[in-house]
Amino acid sequence: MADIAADAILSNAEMAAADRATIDSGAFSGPALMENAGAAVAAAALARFAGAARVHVLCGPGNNGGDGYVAARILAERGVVVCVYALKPPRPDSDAEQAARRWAGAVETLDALVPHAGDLVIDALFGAGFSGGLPDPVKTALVRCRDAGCPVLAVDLPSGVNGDTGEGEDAVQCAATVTFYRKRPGHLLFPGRTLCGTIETVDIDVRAAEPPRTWQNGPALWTLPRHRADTHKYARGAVAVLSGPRHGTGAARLSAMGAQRSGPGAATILGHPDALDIHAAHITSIMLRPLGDDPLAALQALKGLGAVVLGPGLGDFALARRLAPAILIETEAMLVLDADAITAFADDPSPLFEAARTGGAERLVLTPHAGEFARLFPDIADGDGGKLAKARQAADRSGGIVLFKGADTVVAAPDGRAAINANATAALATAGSGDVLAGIIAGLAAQSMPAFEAACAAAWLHGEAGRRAGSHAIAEDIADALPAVFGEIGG
Ligand SMILES: NC(=O)C1=CN([C@@H]2O[C@H](COP(=O)(O)OP(=O)(O)OC[C@H]3O[C@@H](n4cnc5c(N)ncnc54)[C@H](OP(=O)(O)O)[C@@H]3O)[C@@H](O)[C@H]2O)[C@@H](O)CC1
Ligand SMILES: [K+]
Repeated sequence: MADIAADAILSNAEMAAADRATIDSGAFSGPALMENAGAAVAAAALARFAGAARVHVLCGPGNNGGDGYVAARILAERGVVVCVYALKPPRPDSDAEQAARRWAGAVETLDALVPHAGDLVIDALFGAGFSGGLPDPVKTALVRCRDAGCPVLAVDLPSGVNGDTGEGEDAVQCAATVTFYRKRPGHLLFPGRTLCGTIETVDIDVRAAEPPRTWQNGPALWTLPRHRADTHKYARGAVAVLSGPRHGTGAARLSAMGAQRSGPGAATILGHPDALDIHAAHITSIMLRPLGDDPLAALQALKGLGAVVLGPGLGDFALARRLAPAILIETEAMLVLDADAITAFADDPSPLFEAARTGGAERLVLTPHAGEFARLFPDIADGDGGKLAKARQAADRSGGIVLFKGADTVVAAPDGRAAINANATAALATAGSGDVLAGIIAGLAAQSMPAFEAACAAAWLHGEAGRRAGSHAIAEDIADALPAVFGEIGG
């Protein structure tokens, strides 16, 4: 796992700790950091909204408001017409209070705000310290901004968006957001990601307090498998995919296609003979094997087996319940559990989770979408904390990697590492797309890529393949786009 600080994401609390560590180190004082932050906001306003007739700066009581007072002062010094409004005065003896004192102009209440279409609004009401719901005067002011149709530039986060979860039903759609040092999960999780508009992350000389444990997913986070020129197909690892019945074979084929295109030496579909007859009519380089009376023995007979996909189109819950723990305990293969094989454990997941712990670190990858997640982890799904926290809790409980699917897929490991994927397009929301993803994870894992990295890499490659395949792609197109994506990033 690469420790690439630039891709790190900090929670609100981690960001505050980094802020404190920077101040405690003596490198920068609180007011100096606030000056840097406010200057970055003023610079973004000048660069992106140079033609604004007036700039309305809305300031909250905390340090987010402090950044607003600094930006207001700097913009006014540059000759911009600036009006400042406050929800409440800044907290006494705070850095924000100092910043407010240096603003020489008037400060009006929020109800005096009357923005026009050619104006710019700088939203410095709440940032990393926000939780709960917006006060009514703020909601009214934000509705006025929306109705005026003028662009809004958010300081750190659109006010109302929770930096840890991305939740924020009353926030206004911003044209751009200037954040400092590192993104927060709320910049990448929906609806926060959309509400932010364009995100600019500015280095304001904050220093990391602790090593990161959350990242924005991307190639800097993992290393794709490479093979020596003199390798052979079994040394490149083999993937097995369990097939569904005769009238449900497509999902397994899509998984096998995704797996094959991710670089292992071989992919085999195992199933009942009548299902294999259907597969035989569709495929060429994927191998077919009957499952027989002893499915575990059939898997163990495969040379170089590195990963198994169990679940897409499977239809047989009893088989999933029997086979998944056995794969974890009695083979060394990685198990990618998707779709029906997740649902199969809804009533009693403990045999699966116990087997994941017995079978050794990170041998299980679970790939639930929201519905499957709620079946396997109902109490976590109903709890608070947002998608990132929920994926982490599920990984901790299951002993496996949890890839919580969606437009903002989160990958979490039992040791607390997590990545948020941000390159998915609507093209991925198509039948069979998840089957391809399960196959890519298995394809990478079969080549000895550790499970967390394999899941992260697969989510990102899948997103890129969807982008490349275009807005009207079907799942086969996503699989077909993979070799070009690998080619582009040198895999
Ligand atoms: N970290 C860094 O490196 C740097 C951070 N910087 C900046 O600091 C910002 C974080 O500042 P912050 O911690 O003061 O929090 P902020 O967002 O201003 O809000 C706190 C205030 O809001 C209030 N409040 C909260 N929820 C509420 C609700 N629902 N309804 C009503 N009120 C509510 C809360 O009230 P309380 O809970 O205390 O009663 C408190 O008064 C950060 O976003 C960035 O812009 C930069 O200056 C420099 C470097
Ligand atoms: K804000």
